[in-house]
Amino acid sequence: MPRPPKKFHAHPFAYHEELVVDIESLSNLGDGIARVPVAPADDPDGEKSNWVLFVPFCLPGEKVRARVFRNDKNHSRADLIEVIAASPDRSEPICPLFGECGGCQYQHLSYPAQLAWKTQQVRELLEHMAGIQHPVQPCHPSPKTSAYRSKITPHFAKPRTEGIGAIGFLPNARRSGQIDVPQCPIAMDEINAALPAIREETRGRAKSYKRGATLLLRATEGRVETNPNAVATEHCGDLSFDFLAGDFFQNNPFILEAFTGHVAKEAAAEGIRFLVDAYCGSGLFALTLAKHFEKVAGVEVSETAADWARRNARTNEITNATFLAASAEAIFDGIDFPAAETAIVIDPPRKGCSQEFIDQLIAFNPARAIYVSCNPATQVRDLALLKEAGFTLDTVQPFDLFPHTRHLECVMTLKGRA
Ligand SMILES: C[S@@+](CC[C@H](N)C(=O)[O-])C[C@H]1O[C@@H](n2cnc3c(N)ncnc32)[C@H](O)[C@@H]1O
Repeated sequence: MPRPPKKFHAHPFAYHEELVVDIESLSNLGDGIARVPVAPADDPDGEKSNWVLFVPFCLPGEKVRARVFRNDKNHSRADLIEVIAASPDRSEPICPLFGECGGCQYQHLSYPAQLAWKTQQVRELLEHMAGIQHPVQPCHPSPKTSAYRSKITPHFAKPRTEGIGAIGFLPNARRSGQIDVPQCPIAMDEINAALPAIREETRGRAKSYKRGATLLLRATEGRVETNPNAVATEHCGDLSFDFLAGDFFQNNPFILEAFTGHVAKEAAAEGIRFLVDAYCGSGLFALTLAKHFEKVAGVEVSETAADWARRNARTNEITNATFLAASAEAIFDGIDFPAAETAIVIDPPRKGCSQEFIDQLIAFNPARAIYVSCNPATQVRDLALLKEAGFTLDTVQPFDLFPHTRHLECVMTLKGRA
């Protein structure tokens, strides 16, 4: 056995101890979870209890050989050495960098199994984080599972004397560094076509970089934009959206119509005449849903995004939508929509809503709240607060905006207090 690192905890496994384990499920980060009976540290003959072992790149139902490299307080981590009995859901990764690159976690899992797992993940989060047992609709698939991402942001470290090193993404299971990514199969074809020249050109300018940097490749109208301040365009149904290439826009254009269509169906119930789009970006939900409502009001903290939302309303000849550049809480001050006839779409960044926003939402008490999120953990946290205040949970519909990755988008519909 090699000598363990200085800070290695010796319980319950030795450094580089090899174990044969059965994988029971997946963690939220996409690692396989096994449970191994172990005796207490201070009583080797004592009663054994199950100890969690995380092993990456293996699937529920598989028997694997794994080599332990770390024991934490209540779990251990191991590298995958060998899959002894493979799951029928195992599939061939679409990228040669799978396992090394931190971008994708599920390329070894068949697409139907990825969808089933994401559905189950939302169900489990609801139950474990908020004690809510609630049906979850099957995760809506992406029409494309490769060449779907309209934006990538490869980065590189400070150039050394010999020039720029790897240009790519965070390595798997690491918090810093990058592995070299010459092609990315989940990115749109035009991005992969442009990537070699952009990488070469960047390397040619190595001397102009005093530190590391992040590149932008945004596919728009068949070309690739690298300037974050240039205008990019995306389409959803018969509407078009302009926005700054470096600003937020949903990264999977192929699923957008189904995604916004679902939010429209959930928001536009009988008797609902008004819509508020909180965290509206360049107006995706406000404008695709506007035809179902008498009036729509959007709020967005980024002045440039709010300005693009106004311009997008004009370009698409939508006259019943107004946009406020402010923090989302501000929408409740000026709004004159009767709450009983109002639906509110909430699509915050990963950290979820502020307590102030939640308090004001509870006080406003809209007829319906459609909560869209790319981070189900903060979404469930906020949902628990709304439920406690008397809102009721209606449909829960995950969408797979990010095939082959652990990321997942979820739309939860709530009804206000009666
Ligand atoms: C997940 S994006 C959603 C944008 C839009 N709904 C869409 O689908 O394109 C979140 C948006 O919230 C904005 N944002 C972040 N914090 C905010 C706040 N406190 N108030 C209002 N908007 C905020 C961001 O600028 C970003 O445009």
